[in-house]
Amino acid sequence: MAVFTEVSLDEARAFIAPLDVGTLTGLRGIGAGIENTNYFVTTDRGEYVLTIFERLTFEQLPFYLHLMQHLARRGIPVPDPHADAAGEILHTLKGKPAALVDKLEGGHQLAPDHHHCEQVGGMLARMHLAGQDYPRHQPNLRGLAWWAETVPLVLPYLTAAQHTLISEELAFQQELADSPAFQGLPAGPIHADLFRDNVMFAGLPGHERLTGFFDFYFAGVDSFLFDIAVCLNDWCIDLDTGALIEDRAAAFVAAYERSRPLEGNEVRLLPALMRAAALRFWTSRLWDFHLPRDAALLQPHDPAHFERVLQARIDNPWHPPR
Ligand SMILES: Nc1ncnc2c1ncn2[C@@H]1O[C@H](COP(=O)(O)OP(=O)(O)O)[C@@H](O)[C@H]1O
Ligand SMILES: N[C@@H](CCOP(=O)(O)O)C(=O)O
Repeated sequence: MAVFTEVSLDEARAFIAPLDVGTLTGLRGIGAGIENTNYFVTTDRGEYVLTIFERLTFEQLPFYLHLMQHLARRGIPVPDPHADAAGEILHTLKGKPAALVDKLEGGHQLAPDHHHCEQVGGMLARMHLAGQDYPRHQPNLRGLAWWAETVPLVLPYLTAAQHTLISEELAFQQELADSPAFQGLPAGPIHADLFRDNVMFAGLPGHERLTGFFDFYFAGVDSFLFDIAVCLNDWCIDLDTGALIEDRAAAFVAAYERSRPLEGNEVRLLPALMRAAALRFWTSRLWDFHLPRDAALLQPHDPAHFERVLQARIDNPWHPPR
């Protein structure tokens, strides 16, 4: 269970007191998640999620929390952060930054079909459009600069073949990033980590409806195409092999394009961005696996999965049907 910072009932009670969410009736540590400490908080008025940020700083967090507030106000289903009487949504608990957000209804859809992929694709486009007038700016902190810093740290743990694959891919992405086509990609605030476990669905089997996107703590300003690529690499693949399930990917992109049609360069660069997205998560998983931070009980994700995904994207580039 990834509870890095233990919170007592008394500490939770004192924390929620200024937030006007009622009286505490329950507190439960959340096992999933690898970045932050999360607790479900129950009061006589409802259910909330308390997050204590273990990595992000007081300077970085306003970008994420105000983005969630901005999107929620525009009708995108994301957890809305609770403010104190002064309107502040970033709080402090045990000396660390913390927030209280609404708990989304439902659960994860870990075995998605067309129906789920279409809903995620459609909502992703609506989220990109809704974020376009968000005034704050923060780059994607897990973007190219971070990959270039982190790949050398994990190289000592890799086989010769892995060393070659990751180094060549990093060089390919650095060259791509210098190209005018890449630099002209439409950009704005993106989620950047919209995996199956960061989306909720509710409803009867076969009729589930999307109830929200959450975990915006890797969000940043980057190309919309990178966000699409991250999703395709998770929602539309066979998890055993990393192979793309093309009809599911086509359904995802078609639903996205009903709200925001892709530009020519986006269609052309999608295969390269799907490689970039695989590289990003292979690198972070290697980093978490070989250079772990303290946690009460942390289970790092399997890095080999994204090595397979990267290899599959290189071997079989995919363009959405036109
Ligand atoms: N707003 C929310 N509504 C409902 N469940 C949530 C919410 N935020 C987090 N959770 C639950 O907590 C788990 C861990 O949260 P996550 O944000 O993925 O953690 P981490 O930031 O540590 O990776 C999620 O898988 C989900 O089950
Ligand atoms: N989605 C990433 C891990 C990020 O952790 P999260 O629990 O905050 O989504 C991966 O699968 O490597």
